[in-house]
Amino acid sequence: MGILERIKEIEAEMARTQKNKAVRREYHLGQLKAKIAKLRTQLLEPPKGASAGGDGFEVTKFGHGRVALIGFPSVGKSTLLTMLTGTHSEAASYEFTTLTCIPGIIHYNDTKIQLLDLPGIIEGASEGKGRGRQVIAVAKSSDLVLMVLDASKSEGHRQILTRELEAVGLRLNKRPPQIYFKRKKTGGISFNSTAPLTHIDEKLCYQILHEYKIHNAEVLFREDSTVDDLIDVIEGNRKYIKCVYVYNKIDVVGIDDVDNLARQPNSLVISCNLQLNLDRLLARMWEEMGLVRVYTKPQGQQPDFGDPVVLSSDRGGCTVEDFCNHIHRSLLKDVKYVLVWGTSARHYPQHCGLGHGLEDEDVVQIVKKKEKEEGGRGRFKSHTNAPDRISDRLSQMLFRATIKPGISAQSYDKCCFYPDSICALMLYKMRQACVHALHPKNSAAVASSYGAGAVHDSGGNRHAAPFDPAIAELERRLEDKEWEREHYRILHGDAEKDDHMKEWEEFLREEEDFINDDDRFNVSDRIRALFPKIDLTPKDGFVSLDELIRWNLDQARADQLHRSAREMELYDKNGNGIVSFTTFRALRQQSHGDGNSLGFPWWKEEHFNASDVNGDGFLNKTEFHDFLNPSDSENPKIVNLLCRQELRQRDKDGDGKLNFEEYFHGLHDHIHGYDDENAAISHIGNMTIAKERFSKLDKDNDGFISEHELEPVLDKLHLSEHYYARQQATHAISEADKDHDGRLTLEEMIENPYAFYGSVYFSDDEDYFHEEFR
Ligand SMILES: Nc1nc2c(ncn2[C@@H]2O[C@H](COP(=O)(O)OP(=O)(O)OP(=O)(O)O)[C@@H](O)[C@H]2O)c(=O)[nH]1
Ligand SMILES: [Mg+2]
Repeated sequence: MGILERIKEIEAEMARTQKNKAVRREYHLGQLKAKIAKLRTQLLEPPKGASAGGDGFEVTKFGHGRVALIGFPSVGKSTLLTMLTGTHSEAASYEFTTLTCIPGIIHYNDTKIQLLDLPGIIEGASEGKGRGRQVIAVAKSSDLVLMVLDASKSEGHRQILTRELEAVGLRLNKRPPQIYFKRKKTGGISFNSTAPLTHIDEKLCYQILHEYKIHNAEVLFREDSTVDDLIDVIEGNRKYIKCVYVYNKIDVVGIDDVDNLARQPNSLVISCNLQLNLDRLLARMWEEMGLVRVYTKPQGQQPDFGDPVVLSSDRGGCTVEDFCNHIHRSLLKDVKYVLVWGTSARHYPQHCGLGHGLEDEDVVQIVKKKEKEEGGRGRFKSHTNAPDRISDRLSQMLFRATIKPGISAQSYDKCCFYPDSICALMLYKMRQACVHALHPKNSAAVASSYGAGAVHDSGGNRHAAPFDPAIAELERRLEDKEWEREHYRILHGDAEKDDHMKEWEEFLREEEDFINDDDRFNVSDRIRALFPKIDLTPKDGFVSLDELIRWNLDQARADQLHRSAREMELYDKNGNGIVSFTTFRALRQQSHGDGNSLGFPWWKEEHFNASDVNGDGFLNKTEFHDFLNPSDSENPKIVNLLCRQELRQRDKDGDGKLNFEEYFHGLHDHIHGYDDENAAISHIGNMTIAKERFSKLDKDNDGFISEHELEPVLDKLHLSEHYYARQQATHAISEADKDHDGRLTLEEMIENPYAFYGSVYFSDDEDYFHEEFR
């Protein structure tokens, strides 16, 4: 008796058993199912001596994903291929027009997707009828199946085809059963479950295993599985594949039917003839395939947004390691770490290891290990290129300064890169004394690196303080030089530009030499010297998050004070320690023009007055410091002013308070978006959570949020030094805390210096172009 006949016979027996009410029915059925599964597997094995291929069916895989068109004859598969890919595939009104596999390419979202047109299949395909077996083999090799159905034909077609595909081990839109199964050499059967089982018990499980002649194995059910699930796991050759049911020819059926079909699960209705919904079909295909486009960014250059590396979890995975392997297998051994921007990163850029999971549209820069013996100028510099140095540095600074949360590849493209000359100009603009404050809400940039030269966000006075006071000192000197140069230019015009440029270069060279000088600046020694100054409360040999936050905050405050003092010097011409608004405005306009037109409204008189604690019309040193750093001020007048400004911006109906609508659309995401713990929910803008948070803020329960009620969340709107200090600390710990105990030992810090001296390393990595590795 042939395999097919035996299957038929068992199916008949199953039908009989199904009617039988006996208690043992389930056991018997289970056994029969296992028998059929075994026979079907045999059926799939190629006949002895047959060639592996299949009559022109073997099409080379091409592109980033493969999609197969499966369906009965004459449903419009070839027409669809022609429409989507432009590749001609013969279409005709008679059945079995297509007799082999015809590939076409869809260009979508910078990726190439291979679409395969296949001959129509018929009932019994799984048993070898028509070209069924070959077609199904191609379907198995695909990342997605589009089951094309004729909207005007019977609904039953969908079930028949699904059954055919299931019969050969394809599982459509299902995930693998949660059953752990391992064959053993001895020890009998160990049967366990972590969930209550309602379809299978120990005895039935034994029987099925027995049918497979398995007498030693470990089975652990992690969910309420069925006999079919267990058989799938034992067979182990199932292919779990996504399938979209595409109903074509909706032009020939009534609207009610179309509506009905469109509501079926995993379905989409189209018409090739009228070109209806084809764009939706493409979008759906894209979504289902879950492709992850990763853009490479050579150091110091614009990311290559034209040519992504495309990963997917079905094809080799989406980790950094998979990404490196994709570029070139030999790359992996050279990778030290990578920098990631995009949705998978918690801050920008995030230092990531090989295990980090990448997401669509991430940007990745590979930082390679450096060979010590390489003839560089020091540990950090592998090359110097004097004429380019300044512009390089400036563009890097700008680069770090401009990246913001929520960045997408497109916005990244627009915001980050300008020619060096513009970079330089913008950097100067950024650093100009009073250009500190674009609207404070922009100051939500995430501190990205930690170390020398890390000028941050353009908002507020934000300037990430280096971890190491020695670097901070260099950084201050660098800034002061730049400052002098800028004011020299304002006072004297550009006449002496060249001289100043020389001086500036000289300074940079000195700074570079200092950092590269092993005797003067040995990173390990530096960390050793700083450790006891950070590990203070308690002094226990570990740097905790709180200790690191405190340390960062101290560095940042020192930096802030230095800059305020420098500015004070500028405005306090006669050196009496106070500045009036009139003087401030006059000088400010003289050097920068009318700030208002450039959009810096906060320094207006209102703000100045709020900073004037004692109300004498002048700002002393402390008041002036608060004036420049409002987000960090505790002066109640400033706090109140900031709240008022925030409220004003969102108060659409002008009643001086925020109702829920105004809160939800103007504030909710803003407040919670920067809050790491809440990031996941806030972005969805979940109404219920928003309502809860609204009533929490609405202390007096009057259904509105007033100025005062905004105070508790002001630090989320105007990110303070404390916020950045925490962020830098969290980031550094996540990078260096190798034993994951949440704190750092001296060894951990020494072994991961880039977590603290990031920019020293960043600015000096050798150039790398991913093209070389292709
Ligand atoms: N009314 C209507 N007819 C269509 C549509 N799409 C395709 N057809 C017609 O359906 C017939 C079969 O189309 P094909 O593309 O050859 O179908 P196929 O699925 O490739 O068929 P086989 O290769 O035989 O399996 C042709 O006459 C097409 O013109 C549609 O959206 N509406
Ligand atoms: Mg065809």
